[in-house]
Amino acid sequence: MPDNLSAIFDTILDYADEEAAGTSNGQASTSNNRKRHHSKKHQRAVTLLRSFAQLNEQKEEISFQELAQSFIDDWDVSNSKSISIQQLSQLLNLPHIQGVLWSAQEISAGRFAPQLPDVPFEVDEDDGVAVKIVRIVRRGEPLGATIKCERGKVYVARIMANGVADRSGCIQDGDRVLEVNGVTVADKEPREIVKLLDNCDNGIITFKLIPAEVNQKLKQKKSSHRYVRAFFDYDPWQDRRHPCPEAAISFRAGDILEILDEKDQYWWQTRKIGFGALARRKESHDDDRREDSKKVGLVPSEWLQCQSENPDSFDSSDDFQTFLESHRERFYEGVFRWRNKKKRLRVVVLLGAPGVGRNEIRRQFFKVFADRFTNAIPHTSRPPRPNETDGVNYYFTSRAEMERMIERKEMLEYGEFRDNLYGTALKSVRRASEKGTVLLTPHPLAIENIRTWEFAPIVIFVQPPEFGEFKHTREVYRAQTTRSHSAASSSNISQNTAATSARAFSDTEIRQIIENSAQMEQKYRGVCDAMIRNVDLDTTMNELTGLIYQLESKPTWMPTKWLSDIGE
Ligand SMILES: Nc1ncnc2c1ncn2[C@@H]1O[C@H](COP(=O)(O)OP(=O)(O)OP(=O)(O)O)[C@@H](O)[C@H]1O
Repeated sequence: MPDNLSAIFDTILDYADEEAAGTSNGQASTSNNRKRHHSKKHQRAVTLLRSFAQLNEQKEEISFQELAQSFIDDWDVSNSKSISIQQLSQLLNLPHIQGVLWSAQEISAGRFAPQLPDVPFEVDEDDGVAVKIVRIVRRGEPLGATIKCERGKVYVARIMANGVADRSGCIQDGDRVLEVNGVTVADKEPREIVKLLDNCDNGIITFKLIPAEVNQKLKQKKSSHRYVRAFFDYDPWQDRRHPCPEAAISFRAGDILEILDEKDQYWWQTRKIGFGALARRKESHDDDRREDSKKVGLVPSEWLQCQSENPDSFDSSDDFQTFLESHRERFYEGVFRWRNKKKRLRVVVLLGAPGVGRNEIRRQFFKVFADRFTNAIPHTSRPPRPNETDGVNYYFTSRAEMERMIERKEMLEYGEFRDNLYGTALKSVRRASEKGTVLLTPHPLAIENIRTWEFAPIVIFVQPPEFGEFKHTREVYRAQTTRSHSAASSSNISQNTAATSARAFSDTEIRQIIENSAQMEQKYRGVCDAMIRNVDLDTTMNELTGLIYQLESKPTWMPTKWLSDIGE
């Protein structure tokens, strides 16, 4: 890193130090009050950034871009008031600074491009045809381009965003390939050409190309950059429409995808960020997963998905456009990263197959964190029992009134049991939200009623453990609760206050729960923000508490359609 750049960082950080110590208005600071004012997170960021600024002292390889992203996230979460930190955050986000960070990382890792031999001076035999000779060095990375063969001629079909070919800036869609490493490609099969590309010496590929005529309109059309959440699973090897599965990526419902290029109506160039609301770019330090998160691949566009589902049912393209509008966000949902700066409470929703333990978890939360988590009191049309109080056990309401509420879509969910209506009203969720974090375990079909900015729900899918663990943990818990239940009974504690024994499960029931859970996960994974496996209750409680904390405080992916309501 050039000395003057590290000096700039150093100066900014010194200002940030002073601001953190409350001396930005020019007062002198003492080292003691500096220390006092420093948050741990801030100190860590400063230390790491200083180590970045002194690049020449680095022994091990560091991804500076990841580091910079983690500072930005940390500062966002801590909502730093420091102007220097805010400026630094903006600075680190600039594309050219990101470029410098990337280069610094490559250079510090000693990844220099090898010396390229001189480009040979050639005159093409085909008189009057302009050719270009392009040399590309790819170090273990795929070329990032696909080819197509048309009537014996070979063309560059697509350049993948951020791939080696794209970064070279020398090859473009539509270029006609004449030679690869001195071998003529005309009349060759695509797999023979792929072989030629693989057999390059020292990662250097030389192309002889006839440049495509540049379509100015296309060139001007900017590549998009946006994020979506997928609502379906995708395996390119099972997709017969895919022109080149090798140049694709697979994903599952609930994965966040970064769309880098959607100029092609059928295939989007996409990178996978990860699953759920907390998915983060290049988060992993595991090499394989890092590679995976870097790979750009072609996935079907929303248009292609819609068209494939209804291939013949449209007479005109206008009809199809109308259909497309009505199916918008059916396959992909636009998302953005939202920072909960105002620390607003979000409704927590536990989804899961019956028997997996959602209600037990909810009971435990109300018991252990009684001052934080609240329940939305349900409505019923049945008359109160002697020990029941209106507004405590239920809101006792007439059947006619409940029917009106259903009709006016004021219910989150409802059902009928022994000729009486039961259900949870949206206004009860609103009322409960004033007291704390509402924890709900609704039927999955009710999710769409609550998936709005007003409730900004955190949806967590509760998975069962595998068969053996399910059986063991449930038996242990049942034995425990049975013991405390009989102890309470024999010491004359009323049956109402005594713990009730947990239920027993047969092997068939356990298998059924595991199977139902897999089916339900498949169907609703797309709307889930996170997953948790309910093995033993203590671990589940600990993990879930941590997960909810993260989902409330860290930046999370939210539907862009909520943006208009946010107004923050
Ligand atoms: N982690 C766990 N370890 C041991 N037992 C558990 C655990 N989670 C739940 N249980 C027990 O499993 C049984 C079923 O749990 P629970 O009633 O909460 O399931 P549910 O998912 O709410 O299903 P349903 O909708 O059928 O009530 C209960 O007896 C509960 O005590």
